[in-house]
Amino acid sequence: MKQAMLIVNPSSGKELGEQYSDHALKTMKEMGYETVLRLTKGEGDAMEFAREACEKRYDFLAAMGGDGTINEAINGMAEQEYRPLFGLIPLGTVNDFARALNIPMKPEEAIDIFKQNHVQKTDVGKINDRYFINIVAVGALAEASFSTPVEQKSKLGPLAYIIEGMKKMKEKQPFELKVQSEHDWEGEALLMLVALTNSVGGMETIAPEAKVNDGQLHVFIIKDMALPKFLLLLPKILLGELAESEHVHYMKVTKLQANSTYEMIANVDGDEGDQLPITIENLKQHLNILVPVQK
Ligand SMILES: Nc1ncnc2c1ncn2[C@@H]1O[C@H](COP(=O)(O)OP(=O)(O)OP(=O)(O)O)[C@@H](O)[C@H]1O
Repeated sequence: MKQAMLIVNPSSGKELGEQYSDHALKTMKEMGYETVLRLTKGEGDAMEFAREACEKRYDFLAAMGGDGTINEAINGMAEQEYRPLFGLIPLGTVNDFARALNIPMKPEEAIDIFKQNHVQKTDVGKINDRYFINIVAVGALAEASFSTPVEQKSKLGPLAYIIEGMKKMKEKQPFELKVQSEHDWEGEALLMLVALTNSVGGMETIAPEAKVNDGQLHVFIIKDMALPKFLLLLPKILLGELAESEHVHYMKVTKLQANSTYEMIANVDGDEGDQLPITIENLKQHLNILVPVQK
């Protein structure tokens, strides 16, 4: 019999996890998997369980939870040589990764998708020695969000709270940025966003061109400018026109190195990451993920 693991964060999304795990276990059984259920108790558990699923060479790993849980499961898998087929069941408030993969927001429907057995090869981002699935942001705004309470972060999502910060910002804080990649860039910036997928902070307009398997990092460098002009970029984001602004340097690259003479700390999928310099890389089509058949 094929072996599988189901990771559930029972605290995610109004504590619905345990309610849906029966349906998930039943579905996985019907698909021919003998499944072990692992419930997370706190930070790091989902990563540890995912690593175990790789080490034991399970055929399939499913993770149920918010972006935090899914991100941990991917971090646990990404560094392993053997990576099982992956399925995700969104339970959070934002669920960027599920959105980018067209996975339904309703947990029962996301579970039913497994039965279609339709595999999408999906990119994973690597920043220094950890992995990300959505976005890296560098700038005073991105750093300001570290002090945002967790509850508010989960309500707003990674990009939306950067935008909240933008609205509140009274003084702009440019920093000197040097990016080395297939195309180099050097100058004074307000914010750098490196997006992997088109769904960032629950919005699908920031990087409309980004595909989950294109192997590209979609880089937006928001140049230093007067504050009113900066705020005018907001509607551009909503219209999917950020890349076209004269105040934005946009590039698609596979790998980059970013450095600054300032002590800048990267925001990685909404959490505090490493201080610059950072190396970011797109691991093209690194994971096999079950997604809906495109109609
Ligand atoms: N049993 C548990 N009880 C409380 N917290 C847990 C438990 N298991 C994991 N966690 C914590 O839950 C957090 C991840 O939550 P996750 O993002 O999956 O759900 P969420 O916060 O409901 O989702 P979203 O942020 O999208 O609303 C991690 O920080 C992890 O440490």
